[in-house]
Amino acid sequence: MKRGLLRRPQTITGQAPTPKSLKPQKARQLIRRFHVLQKNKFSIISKLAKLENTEASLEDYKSKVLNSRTRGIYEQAYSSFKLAKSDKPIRLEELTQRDLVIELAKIDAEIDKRGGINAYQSASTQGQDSKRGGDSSKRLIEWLKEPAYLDKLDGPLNALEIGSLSASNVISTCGIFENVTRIDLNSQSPLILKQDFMERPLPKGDSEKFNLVSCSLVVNFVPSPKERGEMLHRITKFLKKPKQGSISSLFFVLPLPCIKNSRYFDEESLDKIMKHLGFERSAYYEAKKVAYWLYDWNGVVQKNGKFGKKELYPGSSRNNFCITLN
Ligand SMILES: C[S@@+](CC[C@H](N)C(=O)[O-])C[C@H]1O[C@@H](n2cnc3c(N)ncnc32)[C@H](O)[C@@H]1O
Repeated sequence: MKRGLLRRPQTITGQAPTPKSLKPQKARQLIRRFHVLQKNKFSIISKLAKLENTEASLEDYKSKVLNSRTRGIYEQAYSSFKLAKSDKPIRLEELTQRDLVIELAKIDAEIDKRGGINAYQSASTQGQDSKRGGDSSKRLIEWLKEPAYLDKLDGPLNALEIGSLSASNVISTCGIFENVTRIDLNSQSPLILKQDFMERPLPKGDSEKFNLVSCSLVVNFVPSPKERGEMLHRITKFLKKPKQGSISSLFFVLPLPCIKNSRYFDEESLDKIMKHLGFERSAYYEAKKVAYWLYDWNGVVQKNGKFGKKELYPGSSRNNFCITLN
């Protein structure tokens, strides 16, 4: 392999082949870079959509934000993009429409050259490898086996795993859940449904809802604070009404810097949002890089709450992670 992150020969599609194995540090670097690219891509699409007086999503942006004049500029910048040896910072301020289109094309080209979402998922799966202490659902099952939960696990229970990378994670193999529905934006197995959770049809009744929703390292992948809040709110619509002797819970995981090193967000901000949505924290664990929560849902989503983006901790070394809710 050439030097630099995933600098591999290209395939006929122009995408780098998915790496089979990455050193842990390379995998983490790749995951981080994907998050940066994804976040900036979303900001640029929003800016371009405003300029074009339209709305656009990650699915339809090319037909919405590119016009007959800028499409050629996009294609030219896309095809001439070359992966640099070190990651280039992405600048978004004071860019003209033309510059924004060029930045968007460069981001799209970089994502493709690095192997697209397959490479991102492959790096995340390797992060899950048990030899590296991965599979966050192990923590969930440890909690569910504690006395407080044990007598609530009778009866057929089902679970929804949002952002599923493997059908053989402990959540699927522990035997607690008779049925596990696994979904992902980009399914890597016939046992995982390719589906955007935000587009998943709402349950028609309790029988289409779940005793447990697992949302591990997914919300940080969602590009904007508003959509992250919407995802958390939407999860409540998929949980069974809580009743005695059974569970209605959310297993939630975020990278630790989201609550420990953000300018706009911390553990308390998350607690406030979760309480508003009816989630009561029943377990919490902080590992070196990741934070895990188990929430029980009380079935009541409060009305009229507003949780915006406010600077809590100034400082240039902090990240911009935030979740908002209206
Ligand atoms: C970092 S991986 C985490 C995977 C795994 N849950 C874990 O804990 O290691 C994030 C996954 O979430 C998926 N994802 C992000 N947004 C999603 C959405 N709206 N609907 C379904 N899957 C989503 C991505 O495709 C990606 O595979």
